[in-house]
Amino acid sequence: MTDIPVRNPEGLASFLESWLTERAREAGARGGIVGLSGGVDSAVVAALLRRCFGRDRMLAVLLPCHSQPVDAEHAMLVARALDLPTRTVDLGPTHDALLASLEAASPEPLSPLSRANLKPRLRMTALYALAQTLGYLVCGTGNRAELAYGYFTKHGDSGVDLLPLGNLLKHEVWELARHLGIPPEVVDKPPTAGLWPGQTDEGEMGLSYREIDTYLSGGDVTQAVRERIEKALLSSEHKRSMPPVAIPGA
Ligand SMILES: Nc1ncnc2c1ncn2[C@@H]1O[C@H](COP(=O)(O)OP(=O)(O)OC[C@H]2O[C@@H]([n+]3cccc(C(=O)O)c3)[C@H](O)[C@@H]2O)[C@@H](O)[C@H]1O
Ligand SMILES: Nc1ncnc2c1ncn2[C@@H]1O[C@H](COP(=O)(O)OP(=O)(O)OP(=O)(O)O)[C@@H](O)[C@H]1O
Ligand SMILES: [Mg+2]
Repeated sequence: MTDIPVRNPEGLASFLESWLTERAREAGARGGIVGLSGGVDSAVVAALLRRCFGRDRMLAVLLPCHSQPVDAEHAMLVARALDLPTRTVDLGPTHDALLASLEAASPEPLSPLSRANLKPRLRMTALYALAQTLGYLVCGTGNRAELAYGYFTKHGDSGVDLLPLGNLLKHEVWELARHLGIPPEVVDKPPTAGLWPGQTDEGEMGLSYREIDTYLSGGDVTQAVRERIEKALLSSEHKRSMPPVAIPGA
C-alpha cells in the first residue's frame, strides 16, 4: 500500500484502452508498436496495446544496444506472460559503426552523455521504420514523473506518437502493472534507463519516485526536494514543446 493517491487500476486500464483505440482511429492506423525493455513502463504499454488491438495488430520490439542480458530475459518474461508478438533488432553493430564515424569526425571526444543518448535515438529510428511499414503508431512509455522532470532523451525515447502513461504517476504505473499481470521480477526492480552499467533513475535524478510523485500529487516534500523538482521542470521545458520559431519583424 502507498500513501500516494493512486487511481483505480481497472478504471485506468479501460480508459486507456478506449483512448488508444480512438487515437488509432483518428490517425487511420492499424495498431501500435512499443520498444520492450524489460522494465515496467514498457511492459504496461505493451499490455495495454495487447488488450486494445489484440495480438495481430501490435508489436513489442526488443532493441538491445550493448544491453545487460537480464533486460531481454525480463522482456521475454513479460511477452510470455501476456502472449505478446515480439521481434528483436540488435542495435549493437549499428551503434558501434555510428560511434566510430562520429569519433572520427568530432572536433572533441564525444561526451559520455551524448554517447549514452545515441541508444534511445537509434531505438526511435528503428521503431519508426517498423511502425510506418506496418501502419502502426509508435507508443511511448514516459510517465508523468519522467515527463515533468525531463528524464528522457529529446527525440529519443520521447520521439513517439502517443504517450498513454503521460498523466500517470510512477506509483500508478506500478499498481497498473500488478493489475495487468506483469511478472513481479519486472514490477519490483529499480527503474533504469539502462544506458550505462549501474545506472538507476533515482540515483541519476538524485530524487526518489516517492518524492516526485508526492510533489506532483500535491503532498508534502522538503524545501530541498521541491526546489530540485521545480528547477528540473523549468530547465526541461524545451523538451516538452516545439522548437521556438523565429518570426522576422515580430
Ligand atoms: N533551453 C534549451 N532550448 C532548446 N534546446 C535545448 C535547451 N537546453 C538544452 N537543449 C538541447 O537539449 C539537449 C539536451 O537534452 P537531451 O539530449 O535529452 O540530453 P539530456 O537531458 O542531457 O540527457 C537525457 C537524460 O535522460 C535520461 N534518460 C534518457 C533516456 C531514457 C531514460 C529512461 O528513463 O529510460 C532516461 C538520461 O539518463 C539523461 O539523464 C542539448 O544537447 C541541446 O541540444
Ligand atoms: N533494450 C530495449 N529494448 C527495447 N526498448 C527499449 C530498450 N531500452 C529502452 N527501451 C525503450 O525506452 C523506453 C524508456 O525506458 P524506461 O527505462 O523509461 O522505461 P522502462 O524500462 O519500460 O521502465 P523503467 O523506467 O521502470 O525502467 C522503454 O520503455 C522502451 O520503450
Ligand atoms: Mg528501463
